[in-house]
Amino acid sequence: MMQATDTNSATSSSSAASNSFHLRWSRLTKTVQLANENKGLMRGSVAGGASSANKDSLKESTLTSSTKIILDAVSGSAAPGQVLALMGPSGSGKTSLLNSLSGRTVYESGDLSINGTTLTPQAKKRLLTKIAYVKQADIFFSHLSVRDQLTYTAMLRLPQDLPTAHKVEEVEKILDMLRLTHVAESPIHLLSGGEKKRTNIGTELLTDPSVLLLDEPTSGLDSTSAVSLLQMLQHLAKQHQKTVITSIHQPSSRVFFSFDKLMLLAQGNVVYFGTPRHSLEYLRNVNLACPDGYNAADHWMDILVKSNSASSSTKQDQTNLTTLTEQDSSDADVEDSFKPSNQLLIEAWDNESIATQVDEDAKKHKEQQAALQQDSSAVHEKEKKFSKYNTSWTMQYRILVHRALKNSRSAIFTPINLIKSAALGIMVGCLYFQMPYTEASVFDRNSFFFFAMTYWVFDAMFNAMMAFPMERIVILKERSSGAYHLSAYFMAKTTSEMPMRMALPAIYMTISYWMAGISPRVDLFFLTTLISLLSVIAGESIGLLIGASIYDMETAMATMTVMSLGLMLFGGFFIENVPFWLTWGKYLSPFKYSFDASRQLVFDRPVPCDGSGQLERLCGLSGAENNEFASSEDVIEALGVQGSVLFNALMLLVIGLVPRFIAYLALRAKKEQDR
Ligand SMILES: Nc1ncnc2c1ncn2[C@@H]1O[C@H](COP(=O)(O)OP(=O)(O)OP(=O)(O)O)[C@@H](O)[C@H]1O
Repeated sequence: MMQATDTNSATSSSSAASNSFHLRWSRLTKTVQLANENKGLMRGSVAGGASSANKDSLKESTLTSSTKIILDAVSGSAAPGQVLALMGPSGSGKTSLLNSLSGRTVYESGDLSINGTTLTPQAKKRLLTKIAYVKQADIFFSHLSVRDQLTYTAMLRLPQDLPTAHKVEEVEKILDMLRLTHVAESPIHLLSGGEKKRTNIGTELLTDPSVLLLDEPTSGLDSTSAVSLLQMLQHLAKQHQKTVITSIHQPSSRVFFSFDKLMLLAQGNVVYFGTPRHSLEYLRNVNLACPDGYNAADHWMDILVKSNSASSSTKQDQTNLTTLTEQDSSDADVEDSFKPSNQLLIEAWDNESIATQVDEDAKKHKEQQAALQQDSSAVHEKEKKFSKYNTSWTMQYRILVHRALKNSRSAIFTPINLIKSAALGIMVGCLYFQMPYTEASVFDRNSFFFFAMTYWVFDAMFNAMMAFPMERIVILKERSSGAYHLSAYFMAKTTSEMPMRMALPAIYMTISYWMAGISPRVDLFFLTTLISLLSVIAGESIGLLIGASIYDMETAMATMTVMSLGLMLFGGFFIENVPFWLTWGKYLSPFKYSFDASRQLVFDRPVPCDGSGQLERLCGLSGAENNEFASSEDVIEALGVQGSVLFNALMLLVIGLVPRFIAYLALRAKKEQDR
């Protein structure tokens, strides 16, 4: 009755030597825990008028979570040189199956093997670079051009000893093959949906994967583009012996029959696995024949999405199916006749015999592989020398610095950021315009730096926290395919963005410092600007930590607000009498260090008393008959400044590094998310 999985022994035996991967999976099962829906408002409003029995059941339902099976013992295989299409209604488990096959997500039970060898976590790590996965969402640094995106990928993921000219040639080939040459210089965010999708596919193809998994690559494409994309995939499979698995929604009849294999899913279960042509025979066997002239794919979808509620129009189908599946059971299962057609198709499919066959094929394949490998000590040597990465740490660092420079130039050095810095500088410059260096303006000078330093810490904190989640997604995706070391990325990000990040406070300080007449000393200008840069690095580091460890934007935002305001209050701003058991808090505050460092710098000489009474304790009441000057040490002490410039600058550096390192650890611990 069913189409058997075939072990193409010719392909199999050559696959050890070549890079062909025969993927097999048997009884793959994946479940998710769903939080109970009856929460919050519903619980309160219903419980108010409920009977005690109802209350009990309600209590039970609110306290338990349910388990949903999203893949139910799914078995099948995909051979090199073939395109396997996954079809099924929305929510049937196509993406979940692709996620599991990609090795990037866990499943509870079942076996996944490549060329007969079951994938252990160790082997998975090793083979991930050979399994490319094009997800539904396009994940890029969208400010980069298509050519940049492909070139950086080629540089990072093609073997380091390949000449650069060869890598560039590969990029050109991909651009040409995917018809992207005319948009090669366009930033990705300006591309059409189809062009983005092709860029995504190109990025994966560049690494010459053995298995290419694609999640609905044709969604959002017009039918001509969809057909040409699928033809390209078929060409890839046939000409380069790639194993291609793609999910697809509703292909045209021509496309449907062009697939080598078809796997149909319904509610996480397989309902058919075999050739498209044989699927029609199968449907005829179960009395659900596709009407003449009707698109077979549409027909399959029609019967798979049918549910009880829609069953009135499908009575005939159900009766037919019931006749087939329950032929001998007479009237024992009357209720089956009310089952939806997809349920009956699930039951009609002999899942276990496919699973057994897949296991047997895998075993045979493994034996063949073992025989081949016995003769080939070179293979073992190659295995031993295997590294997950194709490039060295330093090479990755250099390429990532280059990419981050290009990306941050467009992301940080935007006209709006430049205008914002200049406008703030002018505004502050006007307000504090040409302050005299006397007793009267000591507190204004103090507040000038309070504003400057707190602003740059806040700005960096929130900018990093908001911008990083997008970057985090790209990094996790690239890392999941073994593109680079996380440490290389972090070092590259920190060093490359520094000049860009420095430029903005430098613009602000240049304008406001000279307009406000802070000091005629140029070295002081550079030193205070340097402190503002260190503040930016410290703030960015805290923002990165929140962005890397909290995935939910709302929670991240709330945490950041509490944290930033807390650090500010702990820093001793606005409150003089901090309880003794909370005084340690000030040592965590980047606000305090940047403010203290800049005030140490700026009150560099005695402050002339002018009778204004601002420094009453140091100058005397009227000033005239008292001191002429207040020494800079006294002023600094009166303002409550603590620590030397060097100490405060070093502490800013520590805050710039420690949370960044924790963010690195947090990111290391995270895996690319399913959804
Ligand atoms: N992490 C998860 N938590 C809760 N439910 C999940 C999770 N992952 C998948 N599901 C559920 O599992 C089912 C299968 O989802 P999946 O994305 O695999 O379907 P699909 O066939 O790819 O759908 P579509 O064609 O709409 O993309 C859906 O009902 C989905 O809501």
